[in-house]
Amino acid sequence: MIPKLSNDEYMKRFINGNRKISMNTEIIETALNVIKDVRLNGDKALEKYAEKFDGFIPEDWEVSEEERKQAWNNISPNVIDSLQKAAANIRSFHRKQLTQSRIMEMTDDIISGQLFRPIERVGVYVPGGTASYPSTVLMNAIPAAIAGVDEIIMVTPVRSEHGISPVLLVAADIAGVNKIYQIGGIQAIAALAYGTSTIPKVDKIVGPGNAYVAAAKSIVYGDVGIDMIAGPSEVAIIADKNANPAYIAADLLAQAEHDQDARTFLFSTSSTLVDEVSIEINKQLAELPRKEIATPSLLNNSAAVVVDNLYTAFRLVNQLAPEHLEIVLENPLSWLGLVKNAGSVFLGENTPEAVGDYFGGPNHVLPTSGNARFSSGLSVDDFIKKTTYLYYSEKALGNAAEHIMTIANEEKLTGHARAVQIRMQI
Ligand SMILES: NC(=O)c1ccc[n+]([C@@H]2O[C@H](COP(=O)([O-])OP(=O)(O)OC[C@H]3O[C@@H](n4cnc5c(N)ncnc54)[C@H](O)[C@@H]3O)[C@@H](O)[C@H]2O)c1
Ligand SMILES: N[C@H](CO)Cc1c[nH]c[nH+]1
Ligand SMILES: [Zn+2]
Repeated sequence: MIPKLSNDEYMKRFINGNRKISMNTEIIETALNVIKDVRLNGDKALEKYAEKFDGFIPEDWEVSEEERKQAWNNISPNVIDSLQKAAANIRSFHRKQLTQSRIMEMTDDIISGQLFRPIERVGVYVPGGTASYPSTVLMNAIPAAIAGVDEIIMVTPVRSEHGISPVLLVAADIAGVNKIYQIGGIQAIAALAYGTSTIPKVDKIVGPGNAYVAAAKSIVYGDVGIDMIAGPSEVAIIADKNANPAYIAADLLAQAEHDQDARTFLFSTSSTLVDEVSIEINKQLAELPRKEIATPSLLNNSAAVVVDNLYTAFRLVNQLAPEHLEIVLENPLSWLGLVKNAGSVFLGENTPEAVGDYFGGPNHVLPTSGNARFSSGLSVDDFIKKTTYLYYSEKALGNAAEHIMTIANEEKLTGHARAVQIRMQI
């Protein structure tokens, strides 16, 4: 089931081709029009597009306190318990990312440093078109809360009077979300970026979404901050002949069920393992309720590559820069040093990616489409601004004046030179 490709075929299809996140011109045009309309017509436009794209206009955009409270009675205590345990792990992992403002230099004449301040208001997009993701609420809002963001605003689409699923509302409470609005897609991103009468404008928008959401985020970027442009999910697995084919098949299928464009890769030194994994995939696929999503994903966007040795496997993975990498080898930690480009790494046969998706602590909002070559997964840092500061005494300025004026004059910015000279009376 998983296409077995040669090294060259794999390179041609997945590395040398255009890997840019696919937002076709039609999607970008739709996004531009909707954003323009929301900027001009605010809530009226929100109604129009909620009706058009989701087939439902809620009575109130904001979820009431009462509804949020009631949600706790509408889900099972087991679910609450699991969410709280997951949240505790995510909190503990992210708390350790917090860093303090710092002083770089402190003498009688010069003081310099960096002031760390949380972003004041953040919008969290929680996807809701095809599935509901309480885990994504935790992954986005917990780091924001730890960073000290004053106000966390969550948006997610609704399609009926049943409103937002109670499990999302409870996850939002656990994670520290302040306000929740029942709106999704391009219109939600526009509302967060520019504000409407009911939805407050935020300073940064984070969270994954489909191609419409990704297009909208890329358009509003600059007027508002964004975390990243997320493409379809990906997993790459490096395994040798000792790996359990049933586990590998299950992990590939887990990622393939996300969406028809999800990409899954297996790199192995064992051709036998690759064949066994394919047999297992067919077996397990038959039992998978979401096979209509996983099948096209596996057929069109997956590859199994048999490599001569594990070093080649790591080289290919580093070129791919996958969102997730599973290292299913003995002593997996000893191979970690070979990883250059990957969003998040899962070590050993008992750490399927699902542990990280839900529970382990690291974030599951990660760079896709090769972006792990230059960017990282969501973290507390995404919610913190770092302002530099500098103090010079008269003596310090005197010592530096000549150099500053020399460079300013080289740039023909004589005003800059004068700003120093006037203080020196040179
Ligand atoms: N990277 C992660 O951490 C992560 C986590 C969860 C989900 N995901 C991914 O996020 C994506 C979620 O996508 P989704 O569709 O389920 O939810 P979504 O909320 O991103 O998108 C649904 C919205 O898209 C808009 N839309 C749909 N068709 C449209 C059209 N023709 N024109 C204009 N707007 C339209 C609608 O407003 C709808 O509410 C999936 O690809 C999933 O794999 C990623
Ligand atoms: N694997 C997804 C990120 O690519 C995150 C997720 C949410 N729920 C399950 N999985
Ligand atoms: Zn997942």
